[in-house]
Amino acid sequence: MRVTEIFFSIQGEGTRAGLPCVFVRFTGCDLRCNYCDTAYAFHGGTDMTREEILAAVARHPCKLVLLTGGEPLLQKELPALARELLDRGLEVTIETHGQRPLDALPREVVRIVDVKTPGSGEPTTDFGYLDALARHDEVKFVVCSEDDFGWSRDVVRRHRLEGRVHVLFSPVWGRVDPKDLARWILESGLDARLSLQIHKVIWGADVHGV
Ligand SMILES: C[S@@+](CC[C@H](N)C(=O)[O-])C[C@H]1O[C@@H](n2cnc3c(N)ncnc32)[C@H](O)[C@@H]1O
Ligand SMILES: Nc1nc2[nH]cc(C(=O)O)c2c(=O)[nH]1
Ligand code: SF4
Ligand SMILES: [Mg+2]
Repeated sequence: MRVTEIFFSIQGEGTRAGLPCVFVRFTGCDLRCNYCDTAYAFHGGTDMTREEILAAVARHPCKLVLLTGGEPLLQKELPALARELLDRGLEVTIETHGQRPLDALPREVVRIVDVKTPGSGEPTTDFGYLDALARHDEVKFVVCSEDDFGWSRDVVRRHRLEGRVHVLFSPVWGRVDPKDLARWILESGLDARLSLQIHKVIWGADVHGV
């Protein structure tokens, strides 16, 4: 498997924000979202076996793991690695753009799926996977503008996501003011969570490995 970095930090996003977490960041992505803060993971990386990844994760005193990237579902062995992490009693979460099949993942894996908005430049067009998500899964919209928020709000309603999965909105860092996103969420009346990248609040926006 091609790995950019494995690090121990505070989960900065989603319903587990604030919790200690081991991050495994895989290399390579088939999208190029115009806001991506992880372009350094598009290329390079190191080949690691699943055993080497399991050992690196085990070095940290933590039961929560996030598989991310780049796009982790480009890694053929991802489902097998997820199974082995689960079998070791770990809580396994994955951050994915949702534009690759999710069904090979073990059911216990918590899917944190980014629906890509028009503002990203790589908009999601196939929403079929949303119906297969479970209550513990998360659907996140990274919002580039008020128009993007309106588009996302309509996706939430059209697919009846409220109460079925965790719905999260996150501002593109430095492009959308969290105060505006807060207002849009409140005005919409949606049962949704404002998600900020708190790791950037703690360590700054351009630090890798946190
Ligand atoms: C780098 S991506 C890797 C996982 C997967 N490719 C995806 O897009 O979900 C991880 C997460 O970083 C967040 N992200 C990336 N760039 C961002 C930015 N400039 N502002 C806010 N969130 C950003 C998105 O929420 C994305 O889900
Ligand atoms: N601290 C921290 N939390 C995160 N949550 C999701 C991340 C990601 O890049 O997938 C991320 C990240 O890069 N750092
Ligand atoms: S899908 Fe994720 S890793 Fe790929 S460009 Fe978009 S935000 Fe970056
Ligand atoms: Mg990140």
